[in-house]
Amino acid sequence: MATVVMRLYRGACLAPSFGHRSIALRSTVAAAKPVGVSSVKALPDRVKIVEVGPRDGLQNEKTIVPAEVKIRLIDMLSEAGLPMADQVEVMKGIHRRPGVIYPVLTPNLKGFQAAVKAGAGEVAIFGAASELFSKKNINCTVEESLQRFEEVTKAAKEAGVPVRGYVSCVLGCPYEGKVSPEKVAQVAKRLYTMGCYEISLGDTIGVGTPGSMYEMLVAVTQVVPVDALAVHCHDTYGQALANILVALQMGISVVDSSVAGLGGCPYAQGASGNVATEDVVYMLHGLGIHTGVDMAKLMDAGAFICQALNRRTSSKVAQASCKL
Ligand SMILES: CC(C)(COP(=O)([O-])OP(=O)([O-])OC[C@H]1O[C@@H](n2cnc3c(N)ncnc32)[C@H](O)[C@@H]1OP(=O)([O-])[O-])[C@@H](O)C(=O)NCCC(=O)NCCSC(=O)C[C@@](C)(O)CC(=O)[O-]
Repeated sequence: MATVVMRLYRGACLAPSFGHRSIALRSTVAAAKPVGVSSVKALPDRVKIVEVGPRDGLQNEKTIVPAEVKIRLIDMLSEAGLPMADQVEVMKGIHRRPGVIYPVLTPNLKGFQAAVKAGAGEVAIFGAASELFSKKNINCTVEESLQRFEEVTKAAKEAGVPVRGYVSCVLGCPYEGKVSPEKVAQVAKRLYTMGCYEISLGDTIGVGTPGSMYEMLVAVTQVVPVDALAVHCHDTYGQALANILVALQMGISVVDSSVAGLGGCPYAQGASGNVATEDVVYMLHGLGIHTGVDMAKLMDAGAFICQALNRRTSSKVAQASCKL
């Protein structure tokens, strides 16, 4: 049931041919000497990256992206080793790879039933820690949304479908401004208690800093086990990688990101895209952290979608490899 939007910076460096990108990437990665995990305290040795490009990423795109392009993108990303966040309408076209999960966003029971009918093996419910955002995004109060999600999680449990939960605006709201860590913790706890196996904490407008990320995670980890948490950072203020690093240092080992930094939110004007998957993978591999992602294939997927959209990538790593 996800609607889809994207906001990217137009301009210069469109990706060169896939072959050049891969060669440039290899020299870039080779030049960056990994720092072993052992020399940086409290980092996980393995991180799961949840790719949200096909859903959040294409969400802000004014041009309607043809289904075959979406399907090709999802196939390229899953070939690169990335688990996916996905859309109902392309579920039937993709080549499902063993071990790759393709969850669908479902705001209510009707969305859940449609997702299951389309073959979704996993769904995601999306709430917020801000009343006004909840109203704009899903047209109900936070409490009403949680009651709807109870219906979804109950039906999902009966159908044996795993549910991922999102909390939006965890570090700030476009309508309310500051959001208290305690409110985030309350919503996250409710989602966890009703049966979500994982809660993704979204800095929807990318206003967080390492300090506010730390403060929020201190509150949330008191009520939800850290291994059931993920972070979902937008990069509006250029803080996403720093915020992710803080989350990793606090024991979180699941990170949402979007190929080429595609993304945004239709109900959060001015928010830029999600942190680019390429940049997250570059940082993690540089730290010696295992992701299971094939960087060259990921770069090819980023180049493919940027060319299809005639847009410039927001990934710093992809931009840098263009210049080489
Ligand atoms: C939640 C609703 C549907 C409520 O919308 P509503 O208008 O309050 O719904 P309603 O219950 O009053 O029903 C109105 C009509 O919609 C139908 N309807 C009702 N539900 C569905 C459904 N699931 N699928 C298809 N149709 C549906 C329903 O059947 C009815 O049809 P009618 O009887 O008039 O013909 C709407 O507000 C909505 O679609 N919201 C989703 C908006 C969205 O996709 N936002 C972006 C998601 S990304 C995000 O939130 C952030 C995230 C996850 O990326 C993380 C982060 O960065 O923070």
